[in-house]
Amino acid sequence: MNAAPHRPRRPERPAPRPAAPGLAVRRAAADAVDAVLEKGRPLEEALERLTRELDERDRGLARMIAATALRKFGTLRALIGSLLERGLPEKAGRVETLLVTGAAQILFMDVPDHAAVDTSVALAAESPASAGFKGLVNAVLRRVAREGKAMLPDVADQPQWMVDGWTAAYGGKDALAIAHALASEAPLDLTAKDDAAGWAEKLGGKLLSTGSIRLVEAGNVTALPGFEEGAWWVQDAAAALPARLLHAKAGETIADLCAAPGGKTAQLAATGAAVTALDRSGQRLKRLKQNLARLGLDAEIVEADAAAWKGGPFDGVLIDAPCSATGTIRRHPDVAWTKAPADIASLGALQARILANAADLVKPGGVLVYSTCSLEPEEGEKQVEALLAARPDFVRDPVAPGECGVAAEWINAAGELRTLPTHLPDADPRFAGIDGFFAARLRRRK
Ligand SMILES: C[S@@+](CC[C@H](N)C(=O)[O-])C[C@H]1O[C@@H](n2cnc3c(N)ncnc32)[C@H](O)[C@@H]1O
Repeated sequence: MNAAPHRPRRPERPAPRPAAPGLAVRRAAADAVDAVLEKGRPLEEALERLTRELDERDRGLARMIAATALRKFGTLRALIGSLLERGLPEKAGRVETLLVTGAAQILFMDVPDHAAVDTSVALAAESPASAGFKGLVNAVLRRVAREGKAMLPDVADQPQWMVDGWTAAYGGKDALAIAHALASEAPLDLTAKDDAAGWAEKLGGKLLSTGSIRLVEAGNVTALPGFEEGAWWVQDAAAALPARLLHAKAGETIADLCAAPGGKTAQLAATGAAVTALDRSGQRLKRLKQNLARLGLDAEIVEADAAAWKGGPFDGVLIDAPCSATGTIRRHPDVAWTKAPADIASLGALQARILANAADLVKPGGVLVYSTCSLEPEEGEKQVEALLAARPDFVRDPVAPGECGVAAEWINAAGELRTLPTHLPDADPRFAGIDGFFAARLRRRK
């Protein structure tokens, strides 16, 4: 029998080092932040793509890290700048993102500091551009962990051009307060189909003056009582006001011109009015249909351009116009970084075209509500001024304090609704605030 030929043994490779626990979650969060900041992608869309392989708990953690980093981005970037005497070289790759996401976890989230530091260092090591900065990432984040929130600078978290716009519209003091309020996490608001007081009690929530139900730390929304049976839907308390201002009722015809995904359509349909829900996006109308089906509500659905569509005339028309959405930055912190001044101008032009067409759809004596979830007067007050100047057959129908639970301070001198994220204060900050919304109610002369 031949002996097996002798082969020299291969030198043993060191076993690969196990990946730091939680690395994939942090990688997804940092990638999502980069997608927002560098490619202008919406955060939800980026997270959807980047967290597909993660389990539900890790998906939630990745979302929380990315959203916190973006919500506190101005403060965190200023903090990191102050800790780096010479700044970061252009070719440092994603080191700034790793420092911001790492510091967000250390300062604003309930995760162990060492996990935030170790995973940030491991992520730096992953790419040649940032590998040389591992030591710096480690040193900066350890210092952040040691010194804590005391070292945070008092600056706005949003881009300067936005803060300048709010300063011009609301004054410097209020602009900074708005910027700070937008950097806080928003509570969860619900609109009940009926019996809001009963549902507030069942859900352990707070019934607001406007009729919305407010919850904090509600967890998985779809697991809450009443979701399956379609008793309520998620809608910020300010977002629920424009539809309420129409005071729609059974026997009336209402057109909801920018309707998807249908929060306001649901409110209008729940009054018993005959509702036409129109939107340009077929994809978003699919979601509207699903939402109405869950709620057991009905509307005629039209896919069309609200700036050109002909129909009606209607007793009431609601325009919840496409806008920069700067009033919703608490809920969508990416908006601060994906919008630019040019967007305000182009959205303003679209809003003017939609308003001009919508005015023709209102019956004489009928009502037109124009709303946006924007803090920019160019998308609110100025649009209405321009329409009224062009259409003497329309007049403002002012909102009265107390109407629909609206506080006097939410109404401007012209009688229009102008909510700010600093409104609706609460001793418990988790319950405070409201989205920034604008709504004007106009009436067509008979
Ligand atoms: C602020 S969202 C509407 C939110 C909705 N009203 C709600 O409460 O759930 C604006 C909507 O306007 C739609 N939109 C944008 N341009 C449009 C146009 N020219 N005609 C009709 N809809 C348009 C978008 O597809 C988007 O669904």
